[in-house]
Amino acid sequence: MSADDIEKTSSETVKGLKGINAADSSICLVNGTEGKLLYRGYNIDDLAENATFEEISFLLLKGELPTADELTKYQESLKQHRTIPTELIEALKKLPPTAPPMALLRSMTSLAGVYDEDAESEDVEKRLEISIKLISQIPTIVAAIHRVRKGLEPVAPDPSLCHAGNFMYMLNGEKPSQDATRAMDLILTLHAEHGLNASTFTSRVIIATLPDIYSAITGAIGALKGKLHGGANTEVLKTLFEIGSMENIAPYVKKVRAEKGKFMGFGHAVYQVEDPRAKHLKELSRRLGKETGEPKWYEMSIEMEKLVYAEISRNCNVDFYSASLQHYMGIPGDLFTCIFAASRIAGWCAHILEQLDGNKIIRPNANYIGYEERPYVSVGQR
Ligand SMILES: CC(=O)SCCNC(=O)CCNC(=O)[C@H](O)C(C)(C)COP(=O)(O)OP(=O)(O)OC[C@H]1O[C@@H](n2cnc3c(N)ncnc32)[C@H](O)[C@@H]1OP(=O)(O)O
Ligand SMILES: O=C([O-])CC(=O)C(=O)O
Repeated sequence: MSADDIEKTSSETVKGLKGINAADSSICLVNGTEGKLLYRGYNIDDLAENATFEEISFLLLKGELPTADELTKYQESLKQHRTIPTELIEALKKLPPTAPPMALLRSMTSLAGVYDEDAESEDVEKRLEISIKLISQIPTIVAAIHRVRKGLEPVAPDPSLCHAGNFMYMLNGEKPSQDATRAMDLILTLHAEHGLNASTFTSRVIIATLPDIYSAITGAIGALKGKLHGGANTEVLKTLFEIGSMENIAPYVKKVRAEKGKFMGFGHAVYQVEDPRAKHLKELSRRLGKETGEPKWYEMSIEMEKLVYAEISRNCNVDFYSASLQHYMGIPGDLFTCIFAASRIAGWCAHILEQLDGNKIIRPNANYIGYEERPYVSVGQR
């Protein structure tokens, strides 16, 4: 190492690694200045309008949209994997029902790895199959968490339903309407992938040490749980409930500002303009607010968006309108981040497979700012 290299590695710390390229990736483009998001080259607006989660999860994993024949086979394989081992349900029933759903999901995903006899396989095809299995089974686990904590039996998957429809069915025990299925499909499509966000980066760091896919996904779920990342959607609904009515929004915004607090669902590490996913969630929230006869939460969100922007010049992100929308869909607030995970599993798996192809361990430096070398002092002399 030359003197120049030592200088470079020891003097410059980029907090949060912001703006640093940590991988080459062909999965997703997040253009923060134009507010553009592409999955494998396809614009999120086109995908939101036209594609299903089955199509886009195939696209993320394999690089191309499926042909009709490929899509049928893929849908079939998602269906075949939907049922989770009964041991998982038994274990879930023994966990405290009051635990945060994301903590339960993290634990259940880790346990699912213990029951998968292929988990340790290093075969490329097997790893792809595990990814498809996880995309299929995370919704089953989330639905089981939702029901078991309410004292209800989990609902077995229905092979006559599509991925999103079956997810709604397993959550509620009733076959969903086409509109409800489409709403869930849109949520799954919009949250599926977003470059090297904190949870995806976590999954890549973990898989790069060559453990097993379940370890990497378990870690990613832990990172998504945080309220600066996926956990923000749960916080947004809490905020709306805490504010309660339109006239309380302005005082709330002033109070958060005065206390130097954070507005949940606002700001973004990459987007300097509007998050391109937000408008789709906003429009659906508007529609459902009207249809449910409870437009208040949507209307409050609109007002909040305006006032927060005026205060901090930050747009809302994907988590903001997902809160009122999922509330209208009858999903409890503390389950929102689990729904996010049931979608992001596709992006995590795509990144894990990409990382494994030409893997290098991820090991940055810390810029050491501690003591110079000093002599050890024995315990009696300290
Ligand atoms: C799916 C997702 O993960 S989307 C993000 C979900 N997270 C949230 O909604 C939580 C609220 N938002 C935030 O905390 C931030 O905007 C983040 C974590 C998303 C991005 O953070 P950064 O990359 O540091 O953003 P940025 O450089 O714009 O922030 C600089 C400063 O702007 C201000 N700022 C940014 N966002 C906000 C916000 N939502 N509320 C109040 N102030 C904010 C803060 O002063 C921040 O500095 P600090 O983090 O030291 O307090
Ligand atoms: O990209 C990020 O930092 C956060 C985000 O929007 C996501 O993960 O969807």
